[in-house]
Amino acid sequence: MTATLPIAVAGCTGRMGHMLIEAVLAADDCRLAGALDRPGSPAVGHDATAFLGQASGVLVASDLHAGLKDARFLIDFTRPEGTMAHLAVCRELGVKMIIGTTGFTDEQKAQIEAASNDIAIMMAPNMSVGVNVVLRLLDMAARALDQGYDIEIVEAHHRHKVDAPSGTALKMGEVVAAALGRDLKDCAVYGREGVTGERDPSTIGFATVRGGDVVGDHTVMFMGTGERIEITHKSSSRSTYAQGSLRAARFLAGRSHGLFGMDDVLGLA
Ligand SMILES: NC(=O)C1=CN([C@@H]2O[C@H](COP(=O)(O)OP(=O)(O)OC[C@H]3O[C@@H](n4cnc5c(N)ncnc54)[C@H](OP(=O)(O)O)[C@@H]3O)[C@@H](O)[C@H]2O)C=CC1
Ligand SMILES: O=C(O)C1=N[C@H](C(=O)O)C[C@H](O)C1
Repeated sequence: MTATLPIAVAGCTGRMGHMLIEAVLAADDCRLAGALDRPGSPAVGHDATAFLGQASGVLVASDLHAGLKDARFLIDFTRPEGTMAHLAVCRELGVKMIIGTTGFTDEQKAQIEAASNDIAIMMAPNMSVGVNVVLRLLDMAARALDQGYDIEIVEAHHRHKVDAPSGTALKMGEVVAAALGRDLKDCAVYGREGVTGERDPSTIGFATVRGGDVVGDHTVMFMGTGERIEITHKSSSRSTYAQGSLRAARFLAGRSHGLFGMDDVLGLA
């Protein structure tokens, strides 16, 4: 029989935090073992499942050591500064991390990689199966369409999203750039305005749309002469991210350290 996974959820009052708590409660092989929120949050000290009208006995904590004492996994969908604070304590306590937060600097990513020498970490800007399959399709498409096609990435998200372009759009850009032997840092164009001049064919353009309750739409366009290929993924529920996070926890259960991606979890690597 498989052991039950004791999972803590960071950002437990957020959009993903609520979705993750529901997913953990519904999974036979998982147990809610902690819930973290920021100091000063009105939720601190209250039952983490009060928003569902039920009691779990797990109280929302802002003290990271207290909130993680019963956990072996932390699922973190917060903000980069929150994730970095959680990372330090998880490393100290030997708690494995599933990181869904987006918007990290290169320096923060390097710190996460360094911590993975001591603890197992899965980090991905998108935990959905569909997006990770799309990343493979993009690699294939970019290699086949390496001459004569202009590449643009368009993403749309809800009005509350704070980072742009989305982590997923950036990952798509990285995959396409790598397939073409380019470095995204050298060829990305983030928005255009005024007299821009003609398009440089070596660039990969990004466009960001924000509004309403869009869960997450991403389209990569390969625009040639006489034809256009568009590869699109649309999320209609955050549950796909939560389920991907639980798959990642199961994957990390047997690993003591190392930095993994969703392609490792899904066997696509
Ligand atoms: N990898 C993936 O599959 C996905 C990634 N995401 C990413 O997850 C992150 C969260 O998204 P979402 O749930 O929509 O955001 P929300 O704003 O709804 O939730 C964020 C949560 O984190 C808390 N938080 C904010 N700052 C800190 C901090 N410094 N320390 C600790 N906790 C903090 C918030 O608390 P408070 O409300 O008090 O500010 C809130 O509980 C984003 O980066 C988003 O891009 C989202 C969906 C899928
Ligand atoms: O903030 C969101 O909502 C999402 N963020 C992730 C990203 O930045 O790519 C994943 C998903 O698109 C939803």
